[in-house]
Amino acid sequence: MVNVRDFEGAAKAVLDPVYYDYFASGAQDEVTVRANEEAFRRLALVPRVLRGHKPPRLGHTVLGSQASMPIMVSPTAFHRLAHPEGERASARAAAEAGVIMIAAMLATVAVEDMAAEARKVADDPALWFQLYLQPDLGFTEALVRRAEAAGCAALVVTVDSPALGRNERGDRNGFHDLPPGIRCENLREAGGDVRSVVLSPEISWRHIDWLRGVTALPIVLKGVLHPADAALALRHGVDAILVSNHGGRQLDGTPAAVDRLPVLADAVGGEIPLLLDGGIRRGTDVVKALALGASAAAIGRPVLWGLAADGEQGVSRVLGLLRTELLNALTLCGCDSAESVPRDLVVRGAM
Ligand SMILES: Cc1cc2nc3c(=O)[nH]c(=O)nc-3n(C[C@H](O)[C@H](O)[C@H](O)COP(=O)(O)O)c2cc1C
Ligand SMILES: CC(C)CC(=O)C(=O)O
Repeated sequence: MVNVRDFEGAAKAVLDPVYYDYFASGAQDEVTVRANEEAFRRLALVPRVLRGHKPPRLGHTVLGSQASMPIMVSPTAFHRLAHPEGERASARAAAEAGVIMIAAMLATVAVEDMAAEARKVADDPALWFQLYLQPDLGFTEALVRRAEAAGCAALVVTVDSPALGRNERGDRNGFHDLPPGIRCENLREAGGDVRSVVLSPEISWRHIDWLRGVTALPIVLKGVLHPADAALALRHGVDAILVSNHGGRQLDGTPAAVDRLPVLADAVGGEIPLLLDGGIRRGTDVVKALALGASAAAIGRPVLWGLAADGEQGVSRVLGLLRTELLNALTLCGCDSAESVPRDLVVRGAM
């Protein structure tokens, strides 16, 4: 297996088709799922030559978390559907690789256990925690306290989910519950049932203000696509934005995430970092995201492909492949670091 695509094929070969569909699918016609990947193909790289640089430096720091490269692990639910070890294996692989991992609130391994696994392989692993703000603020605050106590270094609030997207593959497969023996371990006080999670349209900026008041952790908003919301995020003291359409799983028909970077970069004017996820499958995709204003790019499905194919080793391989590709791409582009990828490296090109 020589690239991320190969891991998708390997994952498909071993996964229960119902779970494969859960991981691979998006909302409705999956227009946005495809758009995320296709958008990268429409962006072309214009390399600089004869720069005389040393090999590019990949290390970077986001919101105080140090990472060995600007590739992060996006939060994805239910890793134990991919591999019996689930998030234990992915947390170790991410920590070993020195990348920031965002633990999903709907993980099938508790955040405390993920942190403990990560600490087995790294002294200071960078673990962040993703949150769906619950109308029950007491419940939400208890989760925040658990994430803090586990050593999570930032809270990633998913704001693109005032309702669940309509997943038709899931409907066809009748996939609505976790199988016996697997539950959402961060929700165990509520029984661990995914159906206890409330995705509510009543969640608003007031809740962000409330969260700002109950935690000192940096707050990242995940799922912002509109520049007016990015401006509001600044006003509400948000520390970073993860530009994302949830991998095309929420509102189908949203634009490719990477295509929103320029307008969002203008909206925040460098005041807070932008992160990006959706469709990253190659090192060159990461370079394009960095050039367009992202501080780091994150991967969702590729981690699940690696995990399904070969547990911890599979995730390590996926991260390792992307690292090698990123290094190669930056070198070929004439860049000396991942932190200084110029905007003019990317043009819209027919491909
Ligand atoms: C199977 C699966 C489960 C996901 N679960 C969550 C989740 O629980 N919370 C969340 O904020 N995003 C979730 N996401 C969205 C990812 O964080 C991310 O935005 C998306 O996967 C990025 O696109 P990519 O898969 O093309 O890399 C999920 C995505 C997938 C594929
Ligand atoms: C059960 C869902 C809310 C988890 C999720 O975010 C997803 O599957 O994309």
